[in-house]
Amino acid sequence: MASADNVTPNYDRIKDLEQFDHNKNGVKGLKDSGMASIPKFFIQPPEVLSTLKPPPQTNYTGDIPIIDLENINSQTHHPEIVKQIKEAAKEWGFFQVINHGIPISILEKTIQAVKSFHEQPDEVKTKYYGREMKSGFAYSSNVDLYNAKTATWHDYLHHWMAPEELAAKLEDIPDIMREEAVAWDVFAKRLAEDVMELLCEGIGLESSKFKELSCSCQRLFVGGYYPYCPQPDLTLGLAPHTDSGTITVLLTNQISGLQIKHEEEWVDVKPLPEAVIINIADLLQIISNGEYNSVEHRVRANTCQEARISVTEFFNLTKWKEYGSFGPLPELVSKEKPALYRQFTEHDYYSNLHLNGLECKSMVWLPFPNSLSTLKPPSQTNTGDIPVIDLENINSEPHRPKIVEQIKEAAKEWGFFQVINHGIPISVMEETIQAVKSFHEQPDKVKAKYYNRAGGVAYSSNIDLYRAKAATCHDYLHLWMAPEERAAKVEEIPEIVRKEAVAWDGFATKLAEDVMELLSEGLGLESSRFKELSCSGLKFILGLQVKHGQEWVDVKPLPGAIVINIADLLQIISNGEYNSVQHRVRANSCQEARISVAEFFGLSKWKEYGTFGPLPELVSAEKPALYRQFREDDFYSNLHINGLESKTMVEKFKL
Ligand SMILES: O=C(O)CCC(=O)C(=O)O
Ligand SMILES: [Fe+2]
Repeated sequence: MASADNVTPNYDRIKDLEQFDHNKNGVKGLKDSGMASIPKFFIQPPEVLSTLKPPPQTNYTGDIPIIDLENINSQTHHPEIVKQIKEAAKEWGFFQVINHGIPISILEKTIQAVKSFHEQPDEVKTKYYGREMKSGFAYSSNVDLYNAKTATWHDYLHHWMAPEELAAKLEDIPDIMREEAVAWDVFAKRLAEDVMELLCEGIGLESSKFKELSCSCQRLFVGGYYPYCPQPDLTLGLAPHTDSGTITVLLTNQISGLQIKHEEEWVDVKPLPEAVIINIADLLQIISNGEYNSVEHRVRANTCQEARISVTEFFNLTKWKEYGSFGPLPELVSKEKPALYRQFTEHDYYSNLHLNGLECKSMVWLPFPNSLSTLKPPSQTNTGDIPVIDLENINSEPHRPKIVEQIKEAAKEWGFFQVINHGIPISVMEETIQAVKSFHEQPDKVKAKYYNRAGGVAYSSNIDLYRAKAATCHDYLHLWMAPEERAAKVEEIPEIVRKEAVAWDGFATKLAEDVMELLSEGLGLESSRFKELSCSGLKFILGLQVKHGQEWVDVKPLPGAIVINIADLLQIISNGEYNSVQHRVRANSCQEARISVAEFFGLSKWKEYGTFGPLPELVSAEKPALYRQFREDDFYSNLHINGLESKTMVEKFKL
């Protein structure tokens, strides 16, 4: 059986992709050539193939909600429709609408027009082939052909309908579908705006709110073509992704293939004659502060001789200039429901869009440092446990000095503390842990590729295997995030943890820098002092999985809290004011793996400073320097010579 090895030594994948692209005939061309087996670059990796098996025969009848809009303007029915839409947008992110006011003839003509475009003679169609929108319109195959790991079995055409500056000129839309595309845009826009009104009402907003924000002002028309695939069990029609705009209106012919992720399972969306599918996209999830959900979906390769056609109209925001930034609406943010996402600008948005080909929630995953998780401090301080510090009011004048005092005490006496209300959403914490777990729980074959003890990305067991006296029961995944010279390239990070690791790094760095400011202030230093020294300039993430089961104090996991500890260099730089404290992990006695994600921060500006040591501000006649100055090579040549060790540096550099 064929397998998805894109690593066969003599296989020149890029060459094959280019050849396919230069043919300009798309996957329809491959199908028309009568080939019995699909080219290698379409073959999905095993972890995807295993999700393509027909589901076991269950009684599962769940399908996405169907909402009848017939009585949308009737006083008696309206509230019920609002309720249904709200539920659907929250729980499923997808729904089908019927009696939507778009004439059946328009649905049919639109599908037929897209089909006709794709089924024109090759020589007519290839004129339009391209990855840029030539004069406002283009036809191509696989929007992310060169970025995605694996190609999928679809072609598409696309053109902007709005705003004016972007939109294709009428004469640039091919004759064969011009009239139909323009008509569809009018109806799809009207339907999207009706639905947006209901969505606003569902969460207590003015019904025109989304429209005012320009949620329907940018519109992209995409006509998808999924020809019969000779090996539908080896590839997909369209890779899993979420839509990145505000809302999407989707029309398909009666050939199935669309699947959405619901409660961790791929659920088929059954084509319903005369219905139109609507889904929530990333920006609406953010603007609604998570009240509505942008849900992952994909299309399976087509098993029917007849082509599957879809017409997707993507809606997005335009009024970036007017608003400056977008984010959760203030009306939806409260003490009980804090902002889950930060405000973002046009630049933030576009620079995060599809970095890695089609992606899931590339926006929702932006590190949003203003978001706050709300946690109550434990009602009683557990005596004998490490301090718990609430960072909620870190920016409030009256509270900050008290927090500084707590952190200072904790860093001095314990070297360890847990922080709550630290600004990292619980969802991000959970997803990060889950991603590391998923990495470790992949099939051995997949994981083994990454096994090594060096490099930007490494998965291994026992970081100090050869140097330690005894091995311990853990495996780890190790990613350099900074400085640039060392950092793993984004595309080198295994996909299964990529966006989570990048997002985690954003949040963890922000938190580390916040805490370093407090620690600086605690010593009477300028609050930016540690940052200036580049204390957060070097960093790597360690995702540990611990496999099995004296005066060591247990750190009780506090849900939603993050553990912070002082490391050796900060003990030295603070001239012993802060303490780097010995710690260890007991072997896990639970069946479930214990997962931890540690981000280690270190200094990077060795060249600039030459040496580091106790800060002069902290050395005086009464408090002489406890440690000597040391250079980069002193530091690295003393690092873990004997396996993991306690206070290698602190001991070596003691005066
Ligand atoms: O073809 C379909 O049914 C879905 C298309 C889609 O999800 C997209 O283009 O974003
Ligand atoms: Fe989509």
